[in-house]
Amino acid sequence: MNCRVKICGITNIEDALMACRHGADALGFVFYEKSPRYVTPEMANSILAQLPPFVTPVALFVDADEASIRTVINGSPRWIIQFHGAEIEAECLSYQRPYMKALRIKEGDNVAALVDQYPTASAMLLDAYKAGVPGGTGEVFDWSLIPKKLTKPIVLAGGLTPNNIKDAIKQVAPYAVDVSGGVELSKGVKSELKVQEFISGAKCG
Ligand SMILES: O=C(O)c1ccccc1N[C@@H]1O[C@H](COP(=O)(O)O)[C@@H](O)[C@H]1O
Repeated sequence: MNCRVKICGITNIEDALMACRHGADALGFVFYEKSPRYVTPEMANSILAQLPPFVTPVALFVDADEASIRTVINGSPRWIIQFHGAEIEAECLSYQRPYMKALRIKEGDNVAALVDQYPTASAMLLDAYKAGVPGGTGEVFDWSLIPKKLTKPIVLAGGLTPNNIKDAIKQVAPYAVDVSGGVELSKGVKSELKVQEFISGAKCG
């Protein structure tokens, strides 16, 4: 199975090009100012302009206002959006870009019903729930909470690393996987070895 890989939390051109060289399908840029991986719209659009073709740039927002989102996505038609807050479907749809909606999963959630609230999403990203932190927590959730059949392609996230990626794909069989902290040397700085091991584990596992 060819599992796609998104490397999230890109903050500089060196890491962006390095991830592309190792086969990343998508790169995530965090426009959430409280994140240690925050990048400005100017920096992200400058990196995007230097990316090779066939790599998808993903703009990640957490309950951002419309003007902030438009400032980023007006920089390039290549942007797709990852909504990582409590955005409802009508808001996600209003930007007329392909989008992923993140759900932060915890015990007792009806994942199928939550997914069905976003019929216009290109994919649904499933991440771990941690009170008070919207994402990038490095925590794994209980993958058995994910139903086998869902109405949308699933992007699995939350505490993925080169060590657990093969098990994750075997158990969940997601359309794609998304990693941030699990391939870092320090917050916002990627490790080439971890990126390479993660992508080869995801694609060759
Ligand atoms: O990466 C961040 O700092 C971040 C901040 C706010 C919301 C989401 C964020 N990242 C996303 O979180 C998940 C899991 O990350 P990790 O691999 O557990 O570190 C992933 O989807 C990132 O895109």
